[in-house]
Amino acid sequence: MMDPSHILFMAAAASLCYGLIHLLQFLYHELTNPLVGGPRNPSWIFGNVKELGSETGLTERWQEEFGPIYLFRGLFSRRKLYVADVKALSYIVANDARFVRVPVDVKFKVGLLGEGLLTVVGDDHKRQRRILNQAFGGPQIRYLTEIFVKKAVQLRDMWVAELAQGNSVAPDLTVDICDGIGRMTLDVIGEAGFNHEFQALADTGKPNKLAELLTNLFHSPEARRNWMFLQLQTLIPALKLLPLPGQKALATAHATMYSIASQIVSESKRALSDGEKSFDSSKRDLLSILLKANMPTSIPAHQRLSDAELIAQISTFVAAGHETTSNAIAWALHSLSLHRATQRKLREELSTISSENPTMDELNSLPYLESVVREALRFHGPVAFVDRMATQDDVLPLSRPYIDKTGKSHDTLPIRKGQIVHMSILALNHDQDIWGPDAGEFRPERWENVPSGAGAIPGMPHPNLFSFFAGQTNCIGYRFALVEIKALLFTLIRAFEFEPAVPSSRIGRCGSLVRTPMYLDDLERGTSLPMNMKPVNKQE
Ligand code: HEM
Repeated sequence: MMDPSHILFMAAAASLCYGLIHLLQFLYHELTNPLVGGPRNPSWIFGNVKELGSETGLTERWQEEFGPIYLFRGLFSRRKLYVADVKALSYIVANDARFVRVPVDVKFKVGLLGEGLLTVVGDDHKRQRRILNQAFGGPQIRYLTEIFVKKAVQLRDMWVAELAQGNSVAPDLTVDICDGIGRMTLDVIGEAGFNHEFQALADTGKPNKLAELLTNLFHSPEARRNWMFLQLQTLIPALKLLPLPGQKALATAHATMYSIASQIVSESKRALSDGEKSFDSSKRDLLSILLKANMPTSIPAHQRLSDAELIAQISTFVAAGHETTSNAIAWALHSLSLHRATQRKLREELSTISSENPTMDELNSLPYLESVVREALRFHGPVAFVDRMATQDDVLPLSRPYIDKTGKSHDTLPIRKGQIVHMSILALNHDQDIWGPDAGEFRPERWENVPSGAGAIPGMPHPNLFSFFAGQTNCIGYRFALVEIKALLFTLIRAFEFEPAVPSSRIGRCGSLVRTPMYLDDLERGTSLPMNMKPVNKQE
């Protein structure tokens, strides 16, 4: 039998060799890295992550300094390749089997959402996407428009009632619009997504369990710190033994979403198996369509979604479809409040529809509304970036050459297996070489004559809009989001005149993945966008 001290010695030697190999690999990659630029690494553990979460417009400023391709650091100083070059981005999107979701991010999201469309990869992703596509098609969205409009009217009426309680001489109302809009989009995703009444708008003023939980997780003053610790724990599972901040918020969010979702799925399945008695066959919410598409009579057994996968889609819809859309709407209203002539022009167009309850086709028939929505999505890019990891050594083609450390110019950039690429949606949306010198201005009219360079952007649903990403993992909910945003702008802009309540220099895009409006001089407040509103018919 082997001496235990011998075994220990061999284990220690093996760990040392393993560590040494990684250190040598790290040093080799550092020394042979051809890229020159990139920000300073302020912390070996946190890399540039802390400053990225708290400084608005940082990656854009780095891009001005280092160009559209540079390296920065993730957790544990992991090298991330920032890419905002249109040719490189098109290549990555077109080769999505070679550029996959980053495993550590996937693991982290699975802990919150389960194995839904946002977290599965490879064949499972293809299988889930094939079934889910049936729920997100045009005919369903046409039907769901009724819900978007109904909820928009409920929010409008709530603000009208608040105005009526105010002073009739100066009938202005200052509202933090993020709260109402967030409640509206949560109600929409509940009813349109899975026929569930969250009652978030009806309970305005009262805390809403799920809304509060999502706020704690994503937008509370502690959220940024918590997310960083949670990611560290995903990278080093042994850290889960320590009571680091954020664990409790994540566990509560997961448990709450799971219990709501599993109840909804089992009720809907029961109704479906009871036949016509209790299952309304005209039901068109996303889950009902999904359940019908997933029935044994509709699909071969090996392609069906398991119960766990069905439950995971519900938290996925909430996570992917609530914050993104509410921020897109809040930012659109922010820009409209700063551009009063644009707001008036939009209102004029909206008033050409006589009904208060427009259909999807009516909303889609309004060209200026279309331009305003596209411009808001371009200008604010509610999802700021998408990360992917190279599964093999590769060579990225570039539209603009880069100069290496020795001063040589290159049209392509070799990258190694395992390299994380950070695709900046926001930077591409603001690229002056593509959009012209006024790329940094909110100007919906640009969509009447899109610059030819924008045609090279791999976007959805228009080739030139990267905000919903592109390729096989593009946003499945883009139709849903576009019509929901239009329905809310239609209803609110017809009813209210919006003016900024604080100087625009105090409001900035903060957060990491989904950039939300916050006071730059008071980040502790979390997501916040105060706005002065007055009824349109009382305009001077
Ligand atoms: C303005 C609103 C929205 C924006 C800007 C947006 C943006 C995006 C982006 C950039 C992605 C790619 C993420 C990645 O792969 O890492 C994505 C994926 C996704 N989005 Fe959206 N989204 C929006 C609204 C919605 C809505 C309303 C829903 C659902 C009701 C939704 C559901 C999803 C899902 C399920 C995925 C994963 C798709 C897949 O992997 O096949 N999104 N979205």
